[in-house]
Amino acid sequence: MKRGKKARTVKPDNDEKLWRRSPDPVEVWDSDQEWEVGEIVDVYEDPMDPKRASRKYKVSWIDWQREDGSNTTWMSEQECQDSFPNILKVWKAKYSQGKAKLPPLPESHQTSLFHLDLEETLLNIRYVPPTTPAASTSRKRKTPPTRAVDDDEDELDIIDMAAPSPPRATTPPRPSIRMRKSVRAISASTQSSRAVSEELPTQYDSPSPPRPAPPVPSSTSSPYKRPRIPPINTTPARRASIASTSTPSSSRTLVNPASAPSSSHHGKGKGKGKSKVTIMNDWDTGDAAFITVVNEVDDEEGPALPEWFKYLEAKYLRDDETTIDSSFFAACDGSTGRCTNPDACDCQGDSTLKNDVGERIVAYDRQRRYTFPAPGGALVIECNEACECEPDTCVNRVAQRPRDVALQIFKTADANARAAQRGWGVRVTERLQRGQVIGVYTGELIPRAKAHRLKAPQKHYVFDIDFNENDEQDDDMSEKWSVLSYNCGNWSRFLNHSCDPNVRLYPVLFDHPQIPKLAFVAAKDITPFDELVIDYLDAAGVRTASLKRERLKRPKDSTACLCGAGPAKCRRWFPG
Ligand SMILES: C[S@@+](CC[C@H](N)C(=O)[O-])C[C@H]1O[C@@H](n2cnc3c(N)ncnc32)[C@H](O)[C@@H]1O
Repeated sequence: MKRGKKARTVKPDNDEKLWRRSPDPVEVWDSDQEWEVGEIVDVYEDPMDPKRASRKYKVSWIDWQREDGSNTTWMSEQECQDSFPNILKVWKAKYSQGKAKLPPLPESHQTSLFHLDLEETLLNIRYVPPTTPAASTSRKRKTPPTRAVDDDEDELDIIDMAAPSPPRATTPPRPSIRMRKSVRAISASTQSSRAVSEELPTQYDSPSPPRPAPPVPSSTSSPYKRPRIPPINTTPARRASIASTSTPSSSRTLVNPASAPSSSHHGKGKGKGKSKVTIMNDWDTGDAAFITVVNEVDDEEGPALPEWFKYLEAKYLRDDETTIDSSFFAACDGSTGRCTNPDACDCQGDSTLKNDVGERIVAYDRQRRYTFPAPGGALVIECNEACECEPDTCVNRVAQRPRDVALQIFKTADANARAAQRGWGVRVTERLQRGQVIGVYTGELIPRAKAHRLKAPQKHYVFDIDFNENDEQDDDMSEKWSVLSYNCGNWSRFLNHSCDPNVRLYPVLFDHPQIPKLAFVAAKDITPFDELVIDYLDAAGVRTASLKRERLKRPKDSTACLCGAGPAKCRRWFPG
């Protein structure tokens, strides 16, 4: 079966993309113009890449910004080296000493920080007031240089290289760098620029309050040309098909082969975890419901995350393709009410979802609750950006909506001290009804073969995503994919295993014609402060009807289960 038969032109207006805060315009840079570089604010690298060729730096620009107020772009190491080697050198020196700090949040995030402040009463969160970019910028321009770094090739004035001070009543100075040197223009496809921008959203790309006019590139007196955004990889998306929409849950495997839970990836003791305020700030996307971090057990500040961890609420970080031609999506014409009928809604033409008595059904009821089609795990095909149905009212758009369930990342603890070895987990602060969709699993989309070679701790954070692919003409999906949430991802990387889960997963297509997201759904009614737990075995497809047989089937490289489901339910192990 082919998808894409009903392709049509997508509306240019991105307003219908529910999960996207603002459209990223195609960015084209005039290679003759110059902009002033601000600073390196972040770094990303693939730890499986020993030569660090994948390393990218997030750079802020002083006199350039997008219409939405964001002013950062990602650049490869080579581009940074070619353009501003001294800034790079200084960053590396600071980074290696662990001194490089992220700059204060943009103004747009003060609203959510106010939210944090309110939470403080309830959760005993220490609130750190941010400085505003505007204040920092004006300060930066006025502050005289305190230290200069000489370089034969570049003229570099470091006005203030001190790392941001601890929070205090007055605004601390930020690093400020002004350089005078031309940068060679770096070519890259504008399509890939867009993709990079979409795939690495962070708080620093968040929109600030609107400004009256879009940025006008400064005159040639500006010290820097602004290079184009580098691509991650420019391999174009190719047409492929979903040969079968039947995806038994058994085909989704949690790759978690490890020995007993170790503290290495949980982080134990003071100082190993990230500050919870840092995490809550970094993880506040503005679109999705708030995430808080709570530790009522010990003095660990927050869960241990790689320094470079990127929060991705609803996107995979793909390095295999940068654009998705939406003409490959099958689309519906949006006739009133048709999306509730799988036989009438064109996007659902390939769907095999059925209820217990064999009737074709839409995955969701009118309250947007998942209906648990039989057999469990069948692929859900939601309406997409090429459809003409109304995004706000269409019942076949659920997993693609911004997450509206507030979540808490918390340190687990039980009467049994060993159970605390489960590390951090996820819980809700509100009541959930069975069928309520919570969110989707995100991270780096990597080839299956690569995922299976991973060692701890990365291997503890991998899901395989599978669906059947039988169309011989389509060779580009012969590759199997996994999602690694160690370096980037969202709250779901903290979901623990239970032999008696209250959350299940199902694969759902909505933003890519072939590669599904895995959506988490409440499998039963869940009360506030219940931990959300999934069955890793359920995903691994080794379940049998008999608990006794499952206990006997324990693989060599499995982990002793501490889920606490009780002797009648606990298998005593899970894959890992
Ligand atoms: C995907 S991580 C879950 C998040 C993890 N608790 C953390 O703090 O980062 C999976 C790891 O959590 C621990 N874990 C999850 N569920 C467990 C359980 N039922 N019993 C023992 N350890 C568990 C194991 O160490 C496992 O490798």
